[in-house]
Amino acid sequence: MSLQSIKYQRGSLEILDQLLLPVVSKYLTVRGVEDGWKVINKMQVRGAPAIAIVGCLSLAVEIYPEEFGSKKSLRQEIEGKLNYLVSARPTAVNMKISADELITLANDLTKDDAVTVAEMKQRFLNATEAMLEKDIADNRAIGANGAKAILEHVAEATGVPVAGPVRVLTHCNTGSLATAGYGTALGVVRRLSELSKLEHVYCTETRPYNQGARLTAYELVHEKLPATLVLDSMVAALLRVKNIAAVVVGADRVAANGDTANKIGTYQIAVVAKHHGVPFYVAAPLTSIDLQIPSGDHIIIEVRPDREMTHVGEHRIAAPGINCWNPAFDVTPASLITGIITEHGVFKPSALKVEITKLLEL
Ligand SMILES: CSC[C@@H](O)[C@@H](O)C(=O)COP(=O)(O)O
Repeated sequence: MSLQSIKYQRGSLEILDQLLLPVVSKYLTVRGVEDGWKVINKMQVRGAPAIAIVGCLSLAVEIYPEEFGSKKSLRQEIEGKLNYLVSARPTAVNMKISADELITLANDLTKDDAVTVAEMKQRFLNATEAMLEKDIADNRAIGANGAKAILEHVAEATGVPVAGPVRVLTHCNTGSLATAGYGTALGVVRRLSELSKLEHVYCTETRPYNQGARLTAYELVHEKLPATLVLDSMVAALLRVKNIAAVVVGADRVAANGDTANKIGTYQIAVVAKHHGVPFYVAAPLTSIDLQIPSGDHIIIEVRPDREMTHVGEHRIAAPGINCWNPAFDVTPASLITGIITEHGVFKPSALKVEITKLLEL
């Protein structure tokens, strides 16, 4: 059974505390929006899709037992608390997109005289709960689209009709722990394995907070996938000697031109992949694509506390007194990205805006 980062039933929400993994598996109860904000901000839950789902469900569990005297007061509660949740972490766009959708729903229901306050609450709960299943379905589609694209690329590049098993590299954690389940970039890896086309997956340690070593490695071992951990500084050497067919990473926010913010270190891997002629894919659901911003220059990059660099767990590894710079994400320019793998297909960055706009209009 796959790892489960979010456990939800109406009125009750628990998250697997990702700061304690892989040593301790402990679920934390999220009782409402304050708890939701804190677990997101402290990175006890992390990964762009999981952040949005936990944020919205934290409001669902808070609202569930409450009585509202009017639709206006329910709407105000929804809008105010969702906007507050967006402020927990700035870079990933998923929480903002989900908040905007739910606020639009609340506004529409408020205006509809045929809808009672009880029905409005019910419809809001239904919409937040639907995020869980939709995310898993989207991730399965991303996995299938990405695996197909990688195998077709290999077949074309090597001149064979059908590609054999491939070796891939991934960065950060994009699996069950970062989503409602299955994963985005790790979903692609999972799908390659389901097709018996995964020879090996390499995952980076992903400094400074080691999501790769702690979380991705944990998931890969749990799923019994053929996997090897490398340090972030080993990627150039790895691509030189290990015949890597593709790099596949996740995304926290993809701008309209395809520039992509993802975990710090992604950009340098893309540069190295370009140098070695290795295709570089970004796996991102539509909920990670921000057509409101023209390029990555407009993405706010979260800067995290020094302690995440200077310590591993409770153990200090950096010289006391040294200054630190700890951006949690970087932006990979679209020119380094071979394709953006979505649940609706794989798009070249240059075609992303047109294709996604068409999809959203359907
Ligand atoms: C499917 S999650 C994609 C990204 O959110 C992931 O790669 C990542 O960068 C996570 O960053 P984090 O800081 O751990 O929340």
